[in-house]
Amino acid sequence: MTERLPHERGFHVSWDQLHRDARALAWRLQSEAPDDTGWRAIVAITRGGMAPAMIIARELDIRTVDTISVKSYDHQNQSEAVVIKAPDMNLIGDGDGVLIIDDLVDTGKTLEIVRKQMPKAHVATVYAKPMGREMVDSFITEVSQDTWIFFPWDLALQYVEPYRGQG
Ligand SMILES: O=P(O)(O)OC[C@H]1O[C@H](OP(=O)(O)OP(=O)(O)O)[C@H](O)[C@@H]1O
Ligand code: HPA
Ligand SMILES: [Mg+2]
Repeated sequence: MTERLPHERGFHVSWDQLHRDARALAWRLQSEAPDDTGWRAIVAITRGGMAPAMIIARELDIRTVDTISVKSYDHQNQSEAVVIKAPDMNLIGDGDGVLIIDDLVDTGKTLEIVRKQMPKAHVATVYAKPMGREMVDSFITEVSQDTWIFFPWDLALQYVEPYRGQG
């Protein structure tokens, strides 16, 4: 395989891009709602799911928003996935009529755990990688498995050297 250019090693998502992609997901989810009353609640997977969940909650006028916290990565290294905080099960039940939102699915390990807790929920992510794609009911953009997605909360604007003159 030919070596990739520096800007091809990751998929860098700006706030603007994330806003547009989360809105596109909301538009899709609106047409996938179970009935005319729409989705009854959102469960955001913290922390990455909170930003898209807020945008989707706004677009679809959903006021009941809870969270589930699953930790599976230490920086870019995957470890055993564990639930640190569960949603209010009196509110969410088996997940019927509920949207579960995350920023992305990679291996699908996080969603495997989450789906077990709320088997009837509709799972949506903004981005998806091939290994985990089967775990989501709706997503917007697929990237290759070897692409690391950098989200705007992990980035900063900074100067870069022009290509000409670099090693
Ligand atoms: O499909 P998987 O291989 O399980 O990976 C996807 C999950 O990994 C990241 O979260 P992370 O656990 O790093 O926590 P964070 O959202 O707090 O950054 C990402 O936000 C997804 O939730
Ligand atoms: O590609 C990724 N980007 C950010 N967080 C992640 N967690 C799993 N995969 C990724
Ligand atoms: Mg996450």
